[in-house]
Amino acid sequence: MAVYTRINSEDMAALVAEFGVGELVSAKGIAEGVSNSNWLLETRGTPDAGRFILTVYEERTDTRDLPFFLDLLDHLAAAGCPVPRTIHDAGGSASRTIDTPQGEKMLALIEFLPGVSADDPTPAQAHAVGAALAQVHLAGQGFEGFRKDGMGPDAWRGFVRDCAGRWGEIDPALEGVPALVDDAIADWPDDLPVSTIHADLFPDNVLLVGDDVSGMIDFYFACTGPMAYDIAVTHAAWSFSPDGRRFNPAIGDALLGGYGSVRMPDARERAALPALAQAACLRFLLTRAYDWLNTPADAMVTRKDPLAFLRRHAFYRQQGAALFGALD
Ligand SMILES: Nc1ncnc2c1ncn2[C@@H]1O[C@H](COP(=O)(O)OP(=O)(O)O)[C@@H](O)[C@H]1O
Ligand SMILES: N[C@@H](CCOP(=O)(O)O)C(=O)O
Repeated sequence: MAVYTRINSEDMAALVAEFGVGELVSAKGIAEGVSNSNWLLETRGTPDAGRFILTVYEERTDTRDLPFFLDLLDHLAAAGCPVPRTIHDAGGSASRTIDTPQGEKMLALIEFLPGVSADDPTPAQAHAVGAALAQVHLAGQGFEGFRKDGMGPDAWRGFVRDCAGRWGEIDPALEGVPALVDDAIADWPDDLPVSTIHADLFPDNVLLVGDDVSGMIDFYFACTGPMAYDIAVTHAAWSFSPDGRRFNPAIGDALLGGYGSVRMPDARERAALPALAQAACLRFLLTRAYDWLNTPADAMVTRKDPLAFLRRHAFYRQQGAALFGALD
């Protein structure tokens, strides 16, 4: 479930009226997602009426970053990327506050995009996702906002400290993670070309209609960072079975081929991909391990398995050098 905040129907209707998109007809809580509370809204009565996503930002999103995230959506949408536009309220603001039983929270209304996430993507879909990622990177270079990656190498030792002495509660195989993190930090390549990157483009953050990308969503880890790292994150997220045991080379190659059809990474970026793929695996392993150890037992959220990314990491360490040839 991902509706942590309750908003009664009168407050919801009054809230929607502030955005000038007509009268509220329905509001349904969305079960998918883990970080924020989301509703699918339907409105009627004005030319701008239709379907929208209302997001109330919960603890993991630092609301000081909202102008970066929301301006980025508008920038990318204006550049023709398949991302939702933000809806601005009568005062011109893309975000506003609401009083809730848990205190004041920030919220935003964004365009609803059609499509469904792929559980078992095809190579044609992976090709389209690679191309859409490259499109974001090209458009992102013209975005003026800057945001440091809060889940990047500077954050990893903090997660290691938080998990210290407790790896075995998840699985003894994770005891070696601190050494792997040290290696990844030492191997992190400096001076690669940067842009605004999504940094979490997993299948559940891409909406597809047939073989076409209709929406890239959940930009709440987006940041300024190496484009090659975003390629590595996306490769690790898409090219394996969810448990990380089976690599699907057709998906990996199609993803890279799609990316390269729009933007060809330079030689330094290509050379860095095996190390960046291992780094990407550790980034998701660390947040999953932290959440595994710190999610209350009664929380209505399915914990994600850190081992799925330890397996991917081992695969990239052994075979990474041979995996990125589709970009040569
Ligand atoms: N712009 C959108 N158009 C259509 N559906 C959306 C949109 N944004 C979010 N969703 C739906 O809401 C779900 C949760 O959104 P997401 O941003 O991934 O939440 P979280 O940040 O909690 O992970 C998505 O899986 C998708 O079904
Ligand atoms: N993609 C990450 C989890 C981030 O959660 P999201 O619902 O905000 O995309 C993972 O798989 O570990």
